[in-house]
Amino acid sequence: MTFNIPPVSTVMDDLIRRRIDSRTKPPGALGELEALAFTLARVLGTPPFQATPPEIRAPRLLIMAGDHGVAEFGVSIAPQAVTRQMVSNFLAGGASVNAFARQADLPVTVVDWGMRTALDDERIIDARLGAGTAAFHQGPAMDRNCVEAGFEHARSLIGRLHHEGTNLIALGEMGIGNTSSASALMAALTGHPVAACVGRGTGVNDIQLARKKALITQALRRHREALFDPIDTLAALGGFELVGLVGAILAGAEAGMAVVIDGFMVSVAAMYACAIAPEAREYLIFSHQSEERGHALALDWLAARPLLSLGLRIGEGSGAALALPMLRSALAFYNEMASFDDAGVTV
Ligand SMILES: Cc1cc2ncn([C@H]3O[C@H](COP(=O)(O)O)[C@@H](O)[C@H]3O)c2cc1C
Ligand SMILES: O=C(O)c1cccnc1
Repeated sequence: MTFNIPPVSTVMDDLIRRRIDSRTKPPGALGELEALAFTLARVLGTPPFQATPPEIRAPRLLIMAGDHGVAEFGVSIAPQAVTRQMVSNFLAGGASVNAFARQADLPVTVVDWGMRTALDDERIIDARLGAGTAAFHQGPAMDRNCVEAGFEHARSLIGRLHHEGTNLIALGEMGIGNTSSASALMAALTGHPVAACVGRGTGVNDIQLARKKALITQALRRHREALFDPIDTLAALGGFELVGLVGAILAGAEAGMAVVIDGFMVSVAAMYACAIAPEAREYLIFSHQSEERGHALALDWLAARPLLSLGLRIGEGSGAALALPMLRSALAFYNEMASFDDAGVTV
């Protein structure tokens, strides 16, 4: 399936720039917030311009969950069962992402893209593509149809949110072993050496880290014929929740939403979304740079400047939730600050 992403409208760029520059402050004095306000005004602004201030409406944090066959091979500090346990924790409101999302008044929704075993809870959105992926060093993680089906699910999920008035989504993930999958995907897409794309994830020791690199290297070699196409690469090395993330990013951009990117996994999904449809890039806001080795390089590849750098290494969407108040502040200055003319300030 293909996504029809409209290139972000640039017709208002001059007006937006002029509005930012005519607020009562020295030029550029709000630093990165000015770039953020520019992006948000561009993506969220609706004509007639200036008459309707751009605003964040019904924002939603989606946590994409899925399990990874490679997690059985000692690449994480935690067993696969923790994915599902953490999903229960998200539903109970007890994870770090819940604390930050509450602060930010940001509702959280969990989507199951393929945990090993489903959780029977009606609050979870069922987008299951399987019961955990196969270990990618032994064979393809999934088949190509799963990627296509995942994109379809993502489009209908985002379509529902769009219908409800949501114009901004924040994305997070939960899947034990998914730093391995994301690192492999990143190495395949960028050609960077495996060592530069692989980090300690949940905090693995040196032995586990060496094993992680070896398995990823083995997987890249095994699937080398598939790595010319982003969809085939996602099938060979991906995770169900990573496919869901790529689909949600593409569908969010297609619906004209601002899409807030979290840490390493969501950034790698953003790389694939942009490889599939480069128009998606202008809809993305990068909340933070995590501690994970590889994230800085991934952000470079995306020409992204993250808002925060807090040394997080947690995922879940925690960084995206933390950044939301800052997004609101950027729009608040844009919409509420007086102009030099109105305030009678003469410089
Ligand atoms: C208790 C716990 C809570 C988490 N919340 C997010 N992650 C994070 O850790 C996982 C990726 O790291 P790795 O590839 O090393 O498994 C993902 O699920 C990510 O969201 C967690 C991990 C654990 C153990
Ligand atoms: O960058 C992230 O989001 C991250 C890093 C380590 C573990 N889990 C998530």
